[in-house]
Amino acid sequence: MIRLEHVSKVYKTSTRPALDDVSVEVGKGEFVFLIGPSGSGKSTFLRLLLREEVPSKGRVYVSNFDVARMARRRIPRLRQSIGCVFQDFRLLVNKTVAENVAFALEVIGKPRHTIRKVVPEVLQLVGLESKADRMPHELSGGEQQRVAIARAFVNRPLVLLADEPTGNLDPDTSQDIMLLLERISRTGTTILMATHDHSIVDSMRRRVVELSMGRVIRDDARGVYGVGR
Ligand SMILES: Nc1ncnc2c1ncn2[C@@H]1O[C@H](COP(=O)(O)OP(=O)(O)OP(=O)(O)O)[C@@H](O)[C@H]1O
Repeated sequence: MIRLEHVSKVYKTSTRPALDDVSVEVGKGEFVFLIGPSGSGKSTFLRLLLREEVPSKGRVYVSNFDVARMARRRIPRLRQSIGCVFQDFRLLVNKTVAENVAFALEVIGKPRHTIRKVVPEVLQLVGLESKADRMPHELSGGEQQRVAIARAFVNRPLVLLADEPTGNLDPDTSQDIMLLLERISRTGTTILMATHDHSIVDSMRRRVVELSMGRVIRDDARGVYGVGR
């Protein structure tokens, strides 16, 4: 589903590579943690998958997309097959919960009858059907992140990228969010989650890809945050 082949990325303003000869393959429905200290290249990795950046060397594939080489006009199609969740939720503050989710479908031209059907379904999946008409500021952080996940998932993307999705949440709320992501992963969606959260990585025992100075220094099938810790 995701394949990086000998990918290096050197930003114009920098001398050392943000990614340095990275090769990683992630299968359909896999759940993978991307870990490493600040500046190790996690965000660059995610940005390459979305074609927000292009590699200096190597190939990037997401599903059938040859991401780095494909024509610009195909980028919207690529991005429609990738859902994104961020640490700061990024909800539209002047829209209700249901409108936030619906908006993701409106912008890609889904018909109104489809939107009316699938928005309540996905709100139920994330446990927020009773809050459909609330505004984001009326929700807790955990609930806001659930809305963001509903919005990212409503179009049934092949891949879900989560960049520190629990970074602003307390440990219990974070565990709830992880259970939700696990449920989404069981539907066959591939999930790649960048995180600094040791306890979550340790409790989930999923595949861990660790970056250090732009290189993959570990790829464990059922890893913990720190080896031997
Ligand atoms: N747009 C940019 N221009 C120049 N250098 C960049 C750019 N984005 C990132 N870098 C550099 O590339 C390296 C990797 O950064 P990246 O943001 O991918 O790391 P990260 O692991 O996501 O860090 P964090 O956990 O802090 O988000 C860093 O040295 C960073 O300074």
